[in-house]
Amino acid sequence: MKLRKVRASVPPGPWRNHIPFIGYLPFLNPTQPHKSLFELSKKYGNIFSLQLGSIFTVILADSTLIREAFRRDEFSGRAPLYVTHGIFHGYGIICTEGEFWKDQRALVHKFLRDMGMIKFGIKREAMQQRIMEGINLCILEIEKLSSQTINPFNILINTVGNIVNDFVFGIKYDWNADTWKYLKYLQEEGIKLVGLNAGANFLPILRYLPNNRRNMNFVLTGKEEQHKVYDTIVDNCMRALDTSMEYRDCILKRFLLEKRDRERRHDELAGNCSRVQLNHLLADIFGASLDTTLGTLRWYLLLIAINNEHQDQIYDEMQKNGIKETYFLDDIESMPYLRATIAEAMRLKSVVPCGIPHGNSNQQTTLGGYTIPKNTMILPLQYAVHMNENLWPQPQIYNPNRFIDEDGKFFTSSHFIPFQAGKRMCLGEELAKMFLNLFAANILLNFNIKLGSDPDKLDLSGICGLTLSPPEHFLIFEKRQRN
Ligand code: HEM
Repeated sequence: MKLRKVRASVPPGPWRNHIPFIGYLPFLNPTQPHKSLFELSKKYGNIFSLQLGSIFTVILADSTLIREAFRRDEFSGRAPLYVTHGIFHGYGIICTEGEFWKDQRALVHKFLRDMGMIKFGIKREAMQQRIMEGINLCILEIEKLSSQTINPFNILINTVGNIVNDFVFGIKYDWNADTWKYLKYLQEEGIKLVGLNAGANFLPILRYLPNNRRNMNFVLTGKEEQHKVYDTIVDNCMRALDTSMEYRDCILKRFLLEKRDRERRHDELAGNCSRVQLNHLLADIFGASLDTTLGTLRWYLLLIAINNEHQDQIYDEMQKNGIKETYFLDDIESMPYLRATIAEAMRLKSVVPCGIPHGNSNQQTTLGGYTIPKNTMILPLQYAVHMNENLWPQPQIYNPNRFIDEDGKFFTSSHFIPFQAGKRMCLGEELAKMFLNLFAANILLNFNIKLGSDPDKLDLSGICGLTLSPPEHFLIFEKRQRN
């Protein structure tokens, strides 16, 4: 009786199709769940609910609702997922909650801003320079293979990875270094296995199946191994600080200085800067930066190669502004078409099509006129927002002009939410934009990119793991003859 009463006030959904204990899980497309959820939103509206195994889930398919929810404190928690909670135990940043999360988020945000993650101003030059070091190397490596059909994955993961290594740990690896190869392997396998074990989040019984236990053990051992590598990096940085040796500005160094400062001041928050927290935080920032930025960049280069005609328009824009050796962020401000091609790639291929879920662990509340019970998982379905044909006519078509206003200026609408919105929105949004703008401008300044794969054999639905990545593909980078 009580359940029926609650059910009447929660958002509508396909409740008749639910199967006891497993709920709606078997009806979701396992390789493209965002598409199944999008279809449901057409029937049940912009806010609907499902039971996914043991987790009551509310799906938001509208940007206004997503913004409204995520602006509120009670929705700033994370979803009650076993796999992530079982791996991170409340440390790091992505899965933390409450006052601890607020403190760590504010710290990392300050570190990144002080290191140059800002929209305008002289301070951003330091960060820009670090990103450009990576891009210049990337261009040199591509140049060696220009006019050949190549899979650019290795060049991109190594360059993006090393820019991230630089601002997170203050180090860069030789591309063939064993430690770097091992860290990449742990990251890729970890992401794959967490994806494969996703079912265990919803169905407790799956946690006891031998395969899932093995995967989970691998992930946990992988985390320990990763932290061992980090221990050495952290020790080196501490030694440099103790002996006043030079150490590159990075999150790690700033965190250690903050920890010392809090301890010296007997600050009651000093305990938040523990060694175990530091390892988790470094892993979170590394993971959150690399996977999303690399995925977006790979989608961008693939889409711009398929829709090759837009490259001429970008190059015309560059010529109008004056061709330079290198384009910096100030130059890119006056390249609306280039920026529009990046935004359109992010709209068409959201790297997190289901969004990163939130949760309301503290209290029952209401949203959109419905009851949201305590411990609900809230999914901000980016795919539905970015594919809504009322907002984006012919949404499957790659059309950068959606992001150009009547005066020819670049603009984004409130329905464009690749970084989500509200209190918990992507902490590295500005940094990601710096990465993408600088990479795109300087690669397209140097090369005309063509598709090297057979377009009929490319499945552009993408591969859905923790993020949506493009299928394996090949590109041809033809060196531009400057005139
Ligand atoms: C194109 C690249 C990127 C995309 C599309 C992206 C997208 C997202 C999204 C959708 C979220 C979830 C926000 C929420 O829970 O409401 C998120 C969280 C986060 N992102 Fe990004 N991100 C990108 C790059 C970066 C970079 C470069 C950093 C580096 C600092 C970063 C750091 C984070 C962190 C730390 C969080 C967790 C925030 C929290 O839980 O408070 N991201 N990102």
